[in-house]
Amino acid sequence: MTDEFTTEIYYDDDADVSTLEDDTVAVLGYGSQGHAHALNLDDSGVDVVVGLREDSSSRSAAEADGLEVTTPAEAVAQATYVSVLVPDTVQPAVYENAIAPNLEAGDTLQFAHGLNIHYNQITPPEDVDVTMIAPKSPGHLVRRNYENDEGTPGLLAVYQDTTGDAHERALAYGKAIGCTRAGVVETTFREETETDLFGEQAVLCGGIASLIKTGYETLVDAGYSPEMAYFECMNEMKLIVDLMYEGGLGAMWDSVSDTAEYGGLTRGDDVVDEAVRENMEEVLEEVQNGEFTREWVLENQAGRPSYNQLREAEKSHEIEEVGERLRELFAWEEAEAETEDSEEEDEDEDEQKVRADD
Ligand SMILES: NC(=O)C1=CN([C@@H]2O[C@H](COP(=O)(O)OP(=O)(O)OC[C@H]3O[C@@H](n4cnc5c(N)ncnc54)[C@H](OP(=O)(O)O)[C@@H]3O)[C@@H](O)[C@H]2O)C=CC1
Ligand SMILES: CC[C@](O)(C(C)=O)C(=O)O
Ligand SMILES: [Mg+2]
Ligand SMILES: [Mg+2]
Repeated sequence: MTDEFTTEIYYDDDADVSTLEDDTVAVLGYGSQGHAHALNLDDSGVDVVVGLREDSSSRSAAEADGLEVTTPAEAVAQATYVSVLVPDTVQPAVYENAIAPNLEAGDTLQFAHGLNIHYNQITPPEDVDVTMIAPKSPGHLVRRNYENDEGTPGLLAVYQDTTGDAHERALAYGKAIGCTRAGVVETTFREETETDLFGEQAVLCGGIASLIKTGYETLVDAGYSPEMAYFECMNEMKLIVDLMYEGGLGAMWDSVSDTAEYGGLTRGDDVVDEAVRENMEEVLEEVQNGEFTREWVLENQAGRPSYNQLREAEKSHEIEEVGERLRELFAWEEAEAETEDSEEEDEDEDEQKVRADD
């Protein structure tokens, strides 16, 4: 265990958004990350143009948000800084068709995840900077945090620095989207890509979803009601994870009962046992040796047959149907929304009153 962090962490004082004052940033894609980066950059005073295909379903949203929208090729041609925020699977084609023909020497190619660079799906020319600012969060929170004057932790990596300014420019980008408010950790494309893929597969998305479903199924198969199983294995998960997020595992253990703490400490490792560790090691190996990425590229080339089938199976799992019905009955969610509505109405009334008084 190290008692000192070996990585550099950068904050607002280490970055200067004005580094990008002569740049136009092309944000390609207006999905989860794209909308957040584009709006945060725009609010930070950076010149932004959004690149979307002609028939894009996101076009109206970006235009309604007051942003300039053009095609990806045109956006790259206008820009000096290109932020690639279309899905990983379409990035190689967008790169070939829209980015590469319009990149100029000295431009920056910016990613939020290193997959296509690390696994050689995109090979940029030597005369551009290639950097990464990867928020460690879903895009919608990157935007929400920014609007609430809060930050989103992020990672910074420089793959190629031809201008000599790649690092400084990436930091400026990180500041403009709100990441340096929380802290930006220095890493490499390899480390970001492999840890991100492992994390989402084994723990954050795949691992947790399987843990929840298996817990739910174990209770229901033993004759307990689906409602009880849902509350116990899915709903309360958020409340427990919130405690971990705020204060680590310690905050969670402190907050739960001694009975839960003893039961968890004695039984947790029986559930996630050495066999699970070995499975995790296998998942990591497939990430490291490129097997997962090869499989994912081929799956896309074949029109995503397994992906579509697995998605449907996940959607039709009983826990989803039970959860949907139960969430509709969550009286406190409605009550919260009603309180917010009535607060807004009160504010509107107060505002109108002030205007009338004027
Ligand atoms: N989702 C997340 O929170 C995170 C994502 N990342 C990374 O960020 C990057 C973007 O991911 P994410 O935000 O999830 O992406 P999304 O799936 O949300 O991107 C959708 C956007 O891309 C556009 N798009 C899709 N296909 C094309 C195409 N062929 N040509 C042009 N535009 C296209 C869509 O427009 P249209 O309406 O035309 O389909 C839409 O605007 C990835 O590298 C991902 O790994 C990193 C951290 C977290
Ligand atoms: C955890 C999933 C993620 O890596 C993310 C939101 O960080 C992603 O690829 O969406
Ligand atoms: Mg991630
Ligand atoms: Mg990811």
